Amino acid sequence: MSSQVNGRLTDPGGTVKDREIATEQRYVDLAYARLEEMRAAAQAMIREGYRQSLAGTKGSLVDRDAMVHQAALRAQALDVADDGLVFGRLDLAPGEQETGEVRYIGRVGVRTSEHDSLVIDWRAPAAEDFYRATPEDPRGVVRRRVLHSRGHTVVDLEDDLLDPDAADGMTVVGDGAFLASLARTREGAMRDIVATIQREQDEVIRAPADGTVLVRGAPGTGKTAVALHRVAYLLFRHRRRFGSRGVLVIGPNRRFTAYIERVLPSLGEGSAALRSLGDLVDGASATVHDPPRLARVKGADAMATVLRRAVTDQAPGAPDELRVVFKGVVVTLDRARLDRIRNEVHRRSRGSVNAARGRAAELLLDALWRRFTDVGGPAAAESAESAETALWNAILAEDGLASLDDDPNETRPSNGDGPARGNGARPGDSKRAQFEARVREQRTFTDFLVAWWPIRAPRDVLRSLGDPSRLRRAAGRDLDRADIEPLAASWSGTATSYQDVALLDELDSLLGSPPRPSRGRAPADDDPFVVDGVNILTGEDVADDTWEPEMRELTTSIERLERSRRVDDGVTDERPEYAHIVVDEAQDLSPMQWRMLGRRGRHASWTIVEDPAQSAWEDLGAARQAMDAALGGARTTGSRRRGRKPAPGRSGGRGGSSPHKDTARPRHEYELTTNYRNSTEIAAVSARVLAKALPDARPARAVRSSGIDPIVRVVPEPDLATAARDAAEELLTQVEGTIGVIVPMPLDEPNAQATLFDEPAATGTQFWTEADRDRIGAGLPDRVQVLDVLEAKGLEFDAAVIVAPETVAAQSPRGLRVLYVAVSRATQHLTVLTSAPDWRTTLLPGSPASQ
Ligand SMILES: Nc1ncnc2c1ncn2[C@@H]1O[C@H](COP(=O)(O)OP(=O)(O)OP(=O)(O)O)[C@@H](O)[C@H]1O
Repeated sequence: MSSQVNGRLTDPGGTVKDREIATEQRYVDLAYARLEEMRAAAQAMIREGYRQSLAGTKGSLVDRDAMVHQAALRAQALDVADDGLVFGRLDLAPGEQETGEVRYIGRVGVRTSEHDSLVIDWRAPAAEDFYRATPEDPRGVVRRRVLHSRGHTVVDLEDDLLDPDAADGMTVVGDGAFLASLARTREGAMRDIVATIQREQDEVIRAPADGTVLVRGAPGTGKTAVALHRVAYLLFRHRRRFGSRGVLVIGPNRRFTAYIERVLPSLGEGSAALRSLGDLVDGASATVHDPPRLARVKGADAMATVLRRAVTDQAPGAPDELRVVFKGVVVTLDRARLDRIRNEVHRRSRGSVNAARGRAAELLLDALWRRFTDVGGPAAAESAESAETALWNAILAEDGLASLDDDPNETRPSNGDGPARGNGARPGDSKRAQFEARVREQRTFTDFLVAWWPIRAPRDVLRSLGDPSRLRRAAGRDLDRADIEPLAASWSGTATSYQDVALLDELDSLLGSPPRPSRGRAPADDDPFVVDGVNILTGEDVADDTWEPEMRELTTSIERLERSRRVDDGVTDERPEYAHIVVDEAQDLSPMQWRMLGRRGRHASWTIVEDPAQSAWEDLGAARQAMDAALGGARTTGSRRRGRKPAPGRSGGRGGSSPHKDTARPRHEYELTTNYRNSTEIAAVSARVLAKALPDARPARAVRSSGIDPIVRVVPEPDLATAARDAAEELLTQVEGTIGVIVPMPLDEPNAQATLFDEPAATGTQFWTEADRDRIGAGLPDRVQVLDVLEAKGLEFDAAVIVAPETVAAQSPRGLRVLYVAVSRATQHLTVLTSAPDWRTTLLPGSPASQ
């Protein structure tokens, strides 16, 4: 092991802090040297794995794969730890021992070659005290030290003296580096907070792995950061369980997932799936947000009933009549009969609609046979047959040949009850079996079946609801008549909204996969449902070896279309299920979105992160019920009150929660109370918006003053976009990091007002279009982002410009809460541009209404 010291030299005359930094640097160098050896060992193990594969036996290949996989994971984790490997030190009280233990905490665990601990992984139990110890409850810790590093170099230190009585000559240094770090420049991507996780946050991160952890907190309290660190913790402590079955992290939109995507890799965890609500369903990608009213209608759970009706309605383009000919007798099923059969198929097959095509074929054959017997078909067929036989016998007799034999199996038809299944004729129903066998073979029948009971893709069904009359049928009494036209219009276009994605998933679960071929199915030659090498019940290619490729061209075009559509639509037969699901910004999920998530976590444990005060969703009660259903009926089992003391009679102890004994799936609730994002000056403005939106809600406590006062400018309405651009340009000279210009939701349609507002808005009726947005941002550097209020969820910027708060507030019944989200995005500078002078006094009381 190398013991070379690379750190900065200590000036004997330097400050106490310099000397302390130099001491820590020596230790950090030691840890890096050992890390280097561990990385070399991991690389050697990867090479060894490949070497073993040369042995070539099956067993060795399996061993190699396992070895290479493990070694690669290890190497990856060690690589990630290279930046800021050691960030903490704990000095424990001496206790029984003569000298107190010293523990170093870091991104990964590092041991000497003799297995002595050099650095403890931050997720290990021995690191818990680093985050939990406080002066009131020091947990044996005398001094906690945070090391701030740049690369391998320690640049600063900060100490907390937790137990002064035990300090006994210990040096304590620090000048608020933690608070200073909160004011750091934001570069557009969230960073990990592993060195500065606070106690209340740590309790969430290390909360029990089972059931549900529900985290609430105001903007900037670290909910997202905490949820992501919890994923890293769960994967570290329960690797087998969560690593193999997977962890899903869900964010509100694509901008947000891009913003947080670096946090887990920086913690050495690249295995969690990170998706936005618009990208969760394979093959369906959201491009737009619905206006609030449409979003509310699409997201309500009544939509599940509407979609169920939609998939049981006749498919678009389905034929209205089935005609087959058997022994000269024409048998017809008209629209009314076909409708009854369709309803009966849906009634009997409670599972997937696509898989019911086989049953549809059975019931059609059954109905045809009944029609055949009703119209005297058997007798007519018999006489047609005997006339034909007589004709042939006459011809044969003329040639001196023997007459045709009667079919020895043929008997008179049974009473015709019950459908005949399969081709095997039983005595007593051979007439019927013969009828069915012949009809099945007819192209008119199979083509009808394919068109009448098509294998449908979710997107086709949704698009079909772009027809208002079809939507009206599906709606029954579950939709307001006034919503039919706007809904149909939204589905007749090509855009997919965030709410539509959940509807596509719902449809996918209703439609399901086509029927699967049975293992013992008849060879393709004998199967009447194999048409041109394709099983029309399954869509499966069942050509045998003798099948010539060019013969595929004979497959009906409908079949080819159906099969290709299923692939193009990209909806996979297998919906992935996860062992743990993290839902961020959960307050905005609609019931339909909860149903979509529930299907992916039927056996999962959950971390739910939310702030009801930021909710744009109106019917939180319905969303709660849908959430409970998705979580598998878990009920609240523990609770954490604001502040430090647990409520009397509640379990949970100090700052924590514990599961209720009665329920199978416990829920642990936590509340985060400190705002790490906003300066106190900005937090005061957001608190005023919160008071307007929810008079009873309490804002989080901001801890850092910037000395920079927020600005509210009153601007004539037509000049708002220009003023926004001017403000952004001004801020470019004041901050080094990101600037967010947050505008109202765009409305491109001239009549969008009608779909947007439940009631005429009192103020702020300005339309914001994509063109306005483009105008503000044109030519500005990338660190300026122009985005609408919904896109801004979860993000943060060094400076934010809020445009037209009056319009944001009026755009939906939850507009004030949406505005609350917008004004709590900035860390340093906040500029608000309004054309309504009273908003100036609302946001900055004491200031004149206009300037
Ligand atoms: N313990 C901490 N140490 C340093 N920074 C922290 C800490 N906790 C949170 N932060 C920082 O505070 C900011 C806000 O965190 P985060 O986005 O997780 O808050 P949030 O509660 O999810 O906010 P919102 O509700 O607005 O989405 C982030 O920059 C995060 O890195």
